[in-house]
Amino acid sequence: MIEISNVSKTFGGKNKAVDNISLVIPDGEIIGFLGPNGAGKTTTIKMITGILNSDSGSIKINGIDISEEPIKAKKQFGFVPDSPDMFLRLKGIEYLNFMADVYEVPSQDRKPKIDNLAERFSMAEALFDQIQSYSHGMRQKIVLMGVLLHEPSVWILDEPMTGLDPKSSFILKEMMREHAAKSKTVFFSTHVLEVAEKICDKVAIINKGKILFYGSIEEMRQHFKGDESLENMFLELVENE
Ligand SMILES: Nc1ncnc2c1ncn2[C@@H]1O[C@H](COP(=O)(O)OP(=O)(O)OP(=O)(O)O)[C@@H](O)[C@H]1O
Repeated sequence: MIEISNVSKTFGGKNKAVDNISLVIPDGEIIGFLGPNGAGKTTTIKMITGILNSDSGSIKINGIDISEEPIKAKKQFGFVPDSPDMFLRLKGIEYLNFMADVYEVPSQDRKPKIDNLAERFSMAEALFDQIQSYSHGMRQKIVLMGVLLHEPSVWILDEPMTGLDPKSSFILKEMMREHAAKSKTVFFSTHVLEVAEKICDKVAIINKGKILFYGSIEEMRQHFKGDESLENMFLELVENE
């Protein structure tokens, strides 16, 4: 579970990127985080993951405050950032072993876990090449695999489908469903409303740093009193701001 309470972040003294938001991301559901460019999604995710400090408010992951106990809080989640361009000189397998070391995955568990993930994401052959030779989608997949290796209970994914081919995207969505079904937490940002509409139990819509809506798509339809697509409702919400 992620609990965000009255969190704000201002850049450069005047640009209020996140404006007093509160959200509870429960276990057992897939929650999508939607909003136009510059709405505050990545800033919020960076504060949840402890990359940025919030100016005010508090963020707890499985009850642990990210600013009070950062190491303990960071052990609760796996984070896939929006840019997967990291550790480019390492081979895929070296990166996975590095992640397994950092998160103390027992050595006897590593090979079966890596084999299973490599098979699911069609990455078995690429593991022995340097990450810098990978396509964007392959980089995205190796970062995802590194995160999933230690089986974090909370998944935080910033635009995870970007660059993934249809099969990998399908598998990731399937894994997100499996994870939520085990009463774990899945929170991801996306611009792809069809994906959100299909797999999210609830969506949070942010614009200009403020949460405009948080609930199920069904609740959003009741709010709009119609049978509109998520795209239409999203545009209406954001444009009427
Ligand atoms: N390091 C920074 N310094 C100054 N301003 C920033 C910084 N990071 C983000 N911002 C500003 O904060 C606001 C929110 O940006 P953020 O990256 O959180 O949006 P986003 O919803 O993730 O957008 P996108 O969908 O385009 O990725 C924007 O106005 C952005 O210019």
